[in-house]
Amino acid sequence: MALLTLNQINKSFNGQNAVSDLNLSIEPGAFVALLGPSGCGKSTTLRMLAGFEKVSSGSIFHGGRCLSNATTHVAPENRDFGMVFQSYALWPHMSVMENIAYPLTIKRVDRATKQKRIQEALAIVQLEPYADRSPAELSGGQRQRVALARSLVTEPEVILLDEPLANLDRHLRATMEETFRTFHKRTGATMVYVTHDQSEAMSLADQIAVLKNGQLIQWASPQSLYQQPRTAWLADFIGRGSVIRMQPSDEVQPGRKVEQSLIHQQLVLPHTPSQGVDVLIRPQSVCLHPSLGISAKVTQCIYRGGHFDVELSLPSSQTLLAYHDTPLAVGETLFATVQEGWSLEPDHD
Ligand SMILES: Nc1ncnc2c1ncn2[C@@H]1O[C@H](COP(=O)(O)OP(=O)(O)OP(=O)(O)O)[C@@H](O)[C@H]1O
Repeated sequence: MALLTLNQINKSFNGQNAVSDLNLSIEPGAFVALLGPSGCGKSTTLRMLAGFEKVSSGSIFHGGRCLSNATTHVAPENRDFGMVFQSYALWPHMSVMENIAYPLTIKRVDRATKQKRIQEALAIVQLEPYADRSPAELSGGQRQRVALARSLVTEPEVILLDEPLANLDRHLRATMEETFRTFHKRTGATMVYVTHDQSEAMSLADQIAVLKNGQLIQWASPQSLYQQPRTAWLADFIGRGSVIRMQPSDEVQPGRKVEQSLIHQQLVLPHTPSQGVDVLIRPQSVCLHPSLGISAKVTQCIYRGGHFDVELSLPSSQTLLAYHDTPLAVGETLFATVQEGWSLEPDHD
């Protein structure tokens, strides 16, 4: 098992940069998500990893093997990576078993090995009873499981997945996420998974690369992205919360946790500093009390199933989002304490 590295990758189409100066180092056996809004360069990155696109500059290595650089371009079929697409890309005239067998047929693998690998792959995706059906006789989720099984029969070290759940309904997506988790555990393969759905990325991946306009904004674990996002854009993309402006000080600097006492000192003031550091406060950090903390007026209260979203107006005229178990009246004044905040870098674009 080998490290997969992207070094200073650039890709442009007609003079326009789709991916800029991308560096990633993917550990063997990791489950990595490439996440970002439409057009941010996720699929282009995956296609360069697969070998469907050449790099404009930079290099891609799998262990010591160079797959792409200015002078080298290993063809997709010689990279020995598995691929799973949104569209399943199954052969309609072949049975489930024949579809799964196809990569082994191409590689002229002997009959006994072929049978063994097909049976193992069918078992991993729990499709043994469907081996003789045609793709037309399967549900969307079952078709995607066939595509998964087909991606692993050649025992690749790396499997690339491009929005594999995009065509499935919400309920099926949750079931399929479980299939991916089991699949990853059983195969131990390195998985690189493209999605624009942050909750899918957070629940599946152990490392996430968030891209925006072709640039890597942050490369971190799901927990770090949620608790310590670099910028306000990322904080908003990854979860819910409020961004408040605070005066900069030794303790309030981008990339640092902000303590409760500092937040309170500033939020009780009647003015927002016009210039300063943006601080993220997740709703879970806000507690509401009848008499303790910063005075806060309820401006909105919406039921979200299990909790209420409460929007509060503070003395500084800034807005804070909190969660609460019971409904609160709009116009009611109560008190808030904020356990901690996270100071953000300015968004540059
Ligand atoms: N073959 C191509 N020719 C010209 N421009 C392209 C080509 N492929 C991608 N692009 C452009 O590169 C940028 C990144 O595209 P890419 O498909 O990688 O984004 P994405 O993040 O995967 O988006 P989506 O989630 O919508 O699939 C976009 O502006 C897109 O229009």
